[in-house]
Amino acid sequence: MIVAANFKMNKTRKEVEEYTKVLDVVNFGNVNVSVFPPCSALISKDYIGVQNAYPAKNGAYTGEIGLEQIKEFSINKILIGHSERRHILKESQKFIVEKFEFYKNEGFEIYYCIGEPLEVRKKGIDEVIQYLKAQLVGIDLNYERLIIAYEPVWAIGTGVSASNEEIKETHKEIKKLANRPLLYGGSVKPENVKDILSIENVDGVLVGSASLDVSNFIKMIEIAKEVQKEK
Ligand SMILES: O=C[C@H](O)COP(=O)(O)O
Repeated sequence: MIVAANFKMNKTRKEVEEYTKVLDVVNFGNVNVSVFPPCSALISKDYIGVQNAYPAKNGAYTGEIGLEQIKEFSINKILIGHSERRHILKESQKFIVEKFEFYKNEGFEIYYCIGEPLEVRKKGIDEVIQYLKAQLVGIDLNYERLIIAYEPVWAIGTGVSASNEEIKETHKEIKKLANRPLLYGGSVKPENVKDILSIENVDGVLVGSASLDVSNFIKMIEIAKEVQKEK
């Protein structure tokens, strides 16, 4: 079971340090925990990853960080393909694949995000799967350190997660495309995490807003520990 926190563009270095101080005394048990702070607040810890990075060791890429900056913190996990980078920052599938290949070749654990917008969801599951398939083009689905996160765009940050039925049906189809650990993301919170984690083919959650409060995040880890025992 995986429980991951994506802070997005939230928290200062001081706040991340305070957060991890609290998190460090928690027994994660059999839960695999990851935390993705902004790049200005990276720290050297096993569970810390980067939200984004340029596919190069270093170079003339203004505003970016690359392998050299990440390695300074001994970090070896990365989020790639998040919908906010696809839609707001206009990252193409081609560029996403470049990042994937580069960090795969460096042996990183890759949290690879896919998810459809509302207009696609409204057309039904077949359209959703076609859309998600296109987001997997060029990705080595046999990479052993690949974790996929299904995050419907319309459920991200809205407070309304996909229904349990929608998650169940979509995860079943994604698993047919890629037999990798599969997380759900989109308005996950302590109140709904037990139900979501209990769904077949859900191997964990990627949490945004509700992870910003460390006590909420710890609650979700504790719930995941319980669900893991029952599953
Ligand atoms: O990476 C996390 C997702 O975008 C989910 O964000 P959210 O939990 O705020 O909906």
